[in-house]
Amino acid sequence: MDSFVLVGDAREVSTLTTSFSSNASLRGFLHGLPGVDKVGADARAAMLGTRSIKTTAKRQAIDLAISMVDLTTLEGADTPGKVRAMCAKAMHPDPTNPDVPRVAAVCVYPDLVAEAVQAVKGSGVKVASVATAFPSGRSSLEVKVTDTALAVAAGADEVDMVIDRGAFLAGDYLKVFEEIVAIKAACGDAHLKVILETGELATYDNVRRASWLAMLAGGDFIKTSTGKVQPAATLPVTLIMLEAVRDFLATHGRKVGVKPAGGIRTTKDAIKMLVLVNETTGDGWLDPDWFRLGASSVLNDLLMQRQKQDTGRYSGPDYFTLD
Ligand SMILES: O=C[C@H](O)COP(=O)(O)O
Repeated sequence: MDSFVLVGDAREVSTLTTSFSSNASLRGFLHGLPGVDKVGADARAAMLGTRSIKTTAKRQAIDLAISMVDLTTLEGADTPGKVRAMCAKAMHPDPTNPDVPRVAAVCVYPDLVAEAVQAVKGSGVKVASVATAFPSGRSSLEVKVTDTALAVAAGADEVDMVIDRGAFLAGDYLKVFEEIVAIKAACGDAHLKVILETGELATYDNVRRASWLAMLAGGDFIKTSTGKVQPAATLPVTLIMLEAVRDFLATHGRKVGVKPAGGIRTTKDAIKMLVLVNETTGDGWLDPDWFRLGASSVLNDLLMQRQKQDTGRYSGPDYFTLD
């Protein structure tokens, strides 16, 4: 079927219950979602990936992309000093130019949350913590809830949890659902981003099912990837997730954000994502409250391309060829 007439179909499935007492009923709901037209999704994402934007809109798009970045370091070798340096950059991406907007958030491992909270205090930059035995998600629910609660107690504004991909792929949807519900409860006021790790989900249908599962269980955001698995934030997968949040709002009346993460390296990559958002959900999602770019290095290229827009001088590679 054509995945771009999903809204009407999703309204039909929304008449099913959304409080699931058994794995069979949840499975029935998820497998009742319309199948993704893989060829159509790939073609549409590819087409939108070549879409031009006006020269006059480039600078605005770069600033919007900067304001949507979750500036991330998730390395075993992370130190308090590295996190402080990243936070300084998050608050003032270009210290010589106060016109450059701050990023949306920094994203760190739980043990570095307190350091980040202290570093960004009063700046408006949020602190996101990965949790739930990131990146594999292989641990007990008790450990995952404790991991989450400790991150929140340390001051995390946002929690990026991973789903149990093994349980999902084995068809144990209720286990994944109940785990998300429990982590959401442990978050308190912190926003919950649910990482699907789409590179391990095998099919686009599974990406759509996991998106709906995460939204039905209470996720505030759905996020593509940990950044540790390839492929990560591809355009087709992000498209499918954008369709899911669009249709979930239409059928369930709750708005959920989207965060592609992993492998977004250039300004061109970032702008393609913004075009995808504009053409799929409309500009209601073109806001850091509803769309984020999880990335460790794209900010550098956004700053270089911004400088090029402003001064015409920049000796680095010209990634920004959209026109
Ligand atoms: O959530 C963000 C990712 O971990 C960062 O991935 P990246 O290093 O490919 O930008």
